[in-house]
Amino acid sequence: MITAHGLGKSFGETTVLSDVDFSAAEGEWWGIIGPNGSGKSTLLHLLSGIEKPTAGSVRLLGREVGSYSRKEIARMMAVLQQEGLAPSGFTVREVLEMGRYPFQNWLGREHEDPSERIEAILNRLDLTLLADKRIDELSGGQRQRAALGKVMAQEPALLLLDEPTTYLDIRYQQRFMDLVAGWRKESGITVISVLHDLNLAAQYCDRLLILHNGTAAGRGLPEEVLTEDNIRHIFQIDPAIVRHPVNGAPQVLITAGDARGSLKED
Ligand SMILES: Nc1ncnc2c1ncn2[C@@H]1O[C@H](COP(=O)(O)OP(=O)(O)OP(=O)(O)O)[C@@H](O)[C@H]1O
Repeated sequence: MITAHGLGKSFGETTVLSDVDFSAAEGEWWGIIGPNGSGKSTLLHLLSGIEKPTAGSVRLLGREVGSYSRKEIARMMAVLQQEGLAPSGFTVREVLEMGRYPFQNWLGREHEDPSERIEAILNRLDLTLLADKRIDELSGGQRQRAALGKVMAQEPALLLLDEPTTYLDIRYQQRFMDLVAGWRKESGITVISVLHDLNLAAQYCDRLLILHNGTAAGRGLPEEVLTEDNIRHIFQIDPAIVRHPVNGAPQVLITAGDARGSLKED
């Protein structure tokens, strides 16, 4: 689906990503993890074509990502950011309709009437009762659900998520991730998500890529990547790694009062 080879990015003299190889096959869910400043968002921006690499290349369905027009890309790929929607005067329904932009002609019309599709998404995301509310009247959790609705309306083959659960409480984190998981199961979309929460990443992603100082420090199944050695070395903590009692996913625990060293290097 998407392949990056020898990817690098520098801002002026500073190199923030170097020599990253990455490939996501159709239908896979990848998690990109790593400490603050390790280059996760930069990698996602390069994969989405929002930023251009200073080394290497990204190919989407066999073609250089930069060779597609924005509208062509939007028919294949959707990006959902940490706070997916800024507060605005648009209603939830209007925001979902905006997701249909890649399928509209220059008059803003589609071949097929999308209203049934939009109603189905509103219903699925429990947004029907909020459909006519303005985005700035919603809570953070509701707003993130509307943002998910917008990318669902876009019907991409590839979904990129940049820390989508950061501002959500634990219930809404689970709900959001379950909605993405259900959507993937049903439609076979490929998902690449930057996640800070290692335990969410371990439970939802098939594969993880861990970045450290702008390089790929490991990749593979969650249990191959979330090892004590990796976590100790890359995050500079002494973790306890346990198995989730229900699904066996590795879960990373911290121990209060165990922090090492200073944060001066930040
Ligand atoms: N536009 C920019 N100009 C200069 N430096 C940048 C720019 N964007 C990112 N950087 C730098 O690149 C490095 C990696 O940033 P990036 O946001 O990709 O990291 P991250 O792993 O997503 O971090 P976090 O977990 O804190 O969100 C950081 O040191 C950041 O300061």
